[in-house]
Amino acid sequence: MALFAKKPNGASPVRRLFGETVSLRLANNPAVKRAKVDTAHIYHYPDFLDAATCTRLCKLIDANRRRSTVLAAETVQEFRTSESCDMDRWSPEVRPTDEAIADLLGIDPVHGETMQGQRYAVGQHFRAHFDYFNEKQPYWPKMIETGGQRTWTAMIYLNTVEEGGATWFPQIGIKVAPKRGLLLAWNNMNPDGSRNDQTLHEGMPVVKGTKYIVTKWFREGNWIRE
Ligand SMILES: O=C(O)CCC(=O)C(=O)O
Ligand SMILES: [Fe+2]
Repeated sequence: MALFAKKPNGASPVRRLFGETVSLRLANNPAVKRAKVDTAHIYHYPDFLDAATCTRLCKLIDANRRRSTVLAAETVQEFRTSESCDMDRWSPEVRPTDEAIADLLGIDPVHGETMQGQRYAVGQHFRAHFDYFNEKQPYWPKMIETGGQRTWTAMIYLNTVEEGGATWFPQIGIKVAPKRGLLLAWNNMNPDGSRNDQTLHEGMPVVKGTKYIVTKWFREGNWIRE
C-alpha cells in the first residue's frame, strides 16, 4: 500500500486513521469541546496554555519575526501580510508547548512540522486558504519528501486581541475570536481521508491591538528524519 494516496480526492487509509484516532482522543478529553458543525472536526480547548508561557512565546516571536511566506509565491504580497518565525522545537522555551500539543492530539511529535509563531499588526491578515497541500501544485514533490500531506492543524492564541483578528471558516460559518491561551485544532481531512474543502479558513485583519499565535501542522508521514 502506498503511503501517499494517488486518488484524485486524496482519500487514504493513513489520512483516515489520523482523523479517527485524534478525534476519538479529543472527544474523550473533558477540557475539549467540539464545534457544533457536522462537516468538519473542529475543537476548542480554552486556557490550554498559561499566561506566563503565552507572554514568553510572544516575546520570542517579537525577537525573531520576519515577513511571512506562502507556498504559491506569486500571491504573497497581499495574501499573508503577517510576520512569522520558526519556533525551535529543541529549545527549552518552546519544547514543552510543542510536545504538549502533540500529546493533546495523541500524534507522535515526529509528524509535527516546526511550530510557527505569527504576529499580526493592525490591518494584517492571512486570506482564506487551506492548510492541506494541493497535490497538483509544483511544490507537492517537495512536500512528499518532508512527510506528505498535512492532516491536523493546531493553533494557540497567545493574547486576547482588542478588536478583529478572528479565525473565520466561511464555508461553515464559524468565527473564533483570539483569546489568550485558547487552542483551536481541526482535521483538514474528511473522515475517509480525503481533503475537506469545508476547512477553508482565514485570519481576519486585526482592527485594534496586535495578534500573536503559534501554529502547528501535522503531516501524514514523518517530518523529522533520522
Ligand atoms: O491567524 C489565524 O487566525 C489563522 C492562521 C492560519 O490559518 C495558519 O497559520 O495556517
Ligand atoms: Fe491556516
